[in-house]
Amino acid sequence: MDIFRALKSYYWQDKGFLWGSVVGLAIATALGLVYPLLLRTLIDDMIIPSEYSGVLGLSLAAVGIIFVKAGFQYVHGFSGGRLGNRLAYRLRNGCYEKLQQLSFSYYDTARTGDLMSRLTADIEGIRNFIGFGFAQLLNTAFLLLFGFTMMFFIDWKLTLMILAIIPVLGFVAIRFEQNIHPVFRSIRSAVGRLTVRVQENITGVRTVKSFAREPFEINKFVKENTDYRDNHLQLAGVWAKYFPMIEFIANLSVAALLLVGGWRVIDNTLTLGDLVALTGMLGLIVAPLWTLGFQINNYTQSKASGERLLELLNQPIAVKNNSKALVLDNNEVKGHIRYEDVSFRYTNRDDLPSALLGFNLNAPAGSVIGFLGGTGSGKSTAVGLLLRTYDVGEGSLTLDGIDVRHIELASLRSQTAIVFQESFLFSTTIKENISYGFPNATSEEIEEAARLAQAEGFIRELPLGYDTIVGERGMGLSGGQKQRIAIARALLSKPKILILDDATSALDMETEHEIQMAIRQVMAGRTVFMIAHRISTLRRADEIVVLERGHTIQRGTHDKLVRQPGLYRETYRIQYADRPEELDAQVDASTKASERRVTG
Ligand SMILES: Nc1ncnc2c1ncn2[C@@H]1O[C@H](COP(=O)(O)OP(=O)(O)OP(=O)(O)O)[C@@H](O)[C@H]1O
Repeated sequence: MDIFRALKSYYWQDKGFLWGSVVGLAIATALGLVYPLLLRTLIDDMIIPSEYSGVLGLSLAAVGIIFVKAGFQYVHGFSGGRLGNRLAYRLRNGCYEKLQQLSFSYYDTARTGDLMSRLTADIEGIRNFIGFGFAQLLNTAFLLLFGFTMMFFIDWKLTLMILAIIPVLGFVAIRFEQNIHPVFRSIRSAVGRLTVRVQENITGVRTVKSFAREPFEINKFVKENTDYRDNHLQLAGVWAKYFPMIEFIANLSVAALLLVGGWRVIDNTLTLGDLVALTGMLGLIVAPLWTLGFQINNYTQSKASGERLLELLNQPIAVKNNSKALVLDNNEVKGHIRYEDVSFRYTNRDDLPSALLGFNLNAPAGSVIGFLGGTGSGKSTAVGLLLRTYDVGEGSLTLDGIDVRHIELASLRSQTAIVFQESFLFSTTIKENISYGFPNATSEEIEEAARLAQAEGFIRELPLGYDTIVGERGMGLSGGQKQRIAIARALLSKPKILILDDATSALDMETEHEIQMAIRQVMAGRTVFMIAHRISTLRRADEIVVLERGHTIQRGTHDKLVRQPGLYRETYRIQYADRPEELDAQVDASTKASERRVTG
């Protein structure tokens, strides 16, 4: 019940419906128990003494009870439906909001399929239980309470005899619950894994097909599917054991009542009407006991679902606003960025050394900073810290002298725009994709951004132009076209700080050059961080930082770095090997002379 207490904030505001559902069902149940009493009156007071004058009144009373009972059943159904659906609605919103708040670090290990199944199947489990299952469990409890009380007043000795069986039933039910709960938990996570398989396979279908790994993928799926099937077989095994047991015990009580009760009727210590009423009531009580298994099943299933939802809802948020977070004034932000002795290690990768070590950088407002380095050298980590994708471990990182950890997240991120190497497009129009970060942009502004990102030409050629739907359910675009839309998206908001994380890698040199020119124009006086593997992308930067395994190994302008032996010049030589005249013009003669002295 702790799980449902923890979820109280999602349904307690509808406690009126909760009570409506519970009270409606309690009254309908109690009214149902009146039938055997009417039958007793019919037999003992009318049929046996042949007094038929009251039969009409009795029949009318029975019809009246049917109507009232139906009314209360309606109240139960209506309230339960409202309660369950409102709860599911709030839970879905709550989980989705939580997913928006969770930091980048959560998504490093989260699996899409698993999250999807939490937001669908698990919420459905909770909706069923809180809306109906809970009231049905209570119904069983009411039936036991009201039924045995009435039976007690008819004949307490027979009632006590039957009551002795109830603890046995209770014991079996509790054992069942204990056995079935872990099975349900593994079924839930097996569903999650199965969904992950399907989702990953569909997302990565191109890779799967191009490597002809379909059989491997099928094997992986079959393994998960087998696991899922085995879990269900285990479930069926528990059911198969439990059902006959509970039915046997329940029928035993009816048989005992008929045997001892029948004996007493023959003995004249019990009226026939009493025996019929007792049997009728016991039948009413035993019927839901047979479904107690289903009800407990429903309860455990929703408990397992509740656990998974609470795990998501209670997930700590790694990067969040502190209590005195500063909201930046748009007009005041200059874009001066300073890293001082910044070190950072990914907490989920303790096996790796720090991704960034003692990193220093002073980027005055309006400067263009380039980053070069091998894969995994820490470039993305360095720029990501600025957006607070993660918070810096040691050292400080400031924007206009303010530690970024003290700046409100949304306010900080609204000053920056980032273009990743992998551009993500939403399943909507090109227009909406470009204006994603700036929804109020006019068509002219959107088109201007597209022009600057060199995207205008190919967009115009599409059948519906800016209204063409792209993304998962839309037109396929090339990698370079997607990158240009992502660049347009970033340029549209005219951010104070622009981060290009290998954002032009899919473009040809000429297009890249034109985009660079446009960026210079839009970003004049604004700060630009540019990660690239091409020297041509970086050469005009005010400062270029060369990273290796998290360490800064070189820094300076292009002109300075091509004169120094090191990774930058090596990269330059490799990339310009087919244009030696350019290489020679760049590399200072004196450096060459000194090198000759050293080597020669
Ligand atoms: N989200 C993450 N969780 C754990 N480790 C990470 C994560 N992102 C990066 N790393 C690790 O941190 C180190 C630096 O990675 P980073 O992405 O900053 O390198 P990079 O220079 O940008 O590489 P690339 O040029 O390939 O994009 C690498 O060892 C990488 O494996």
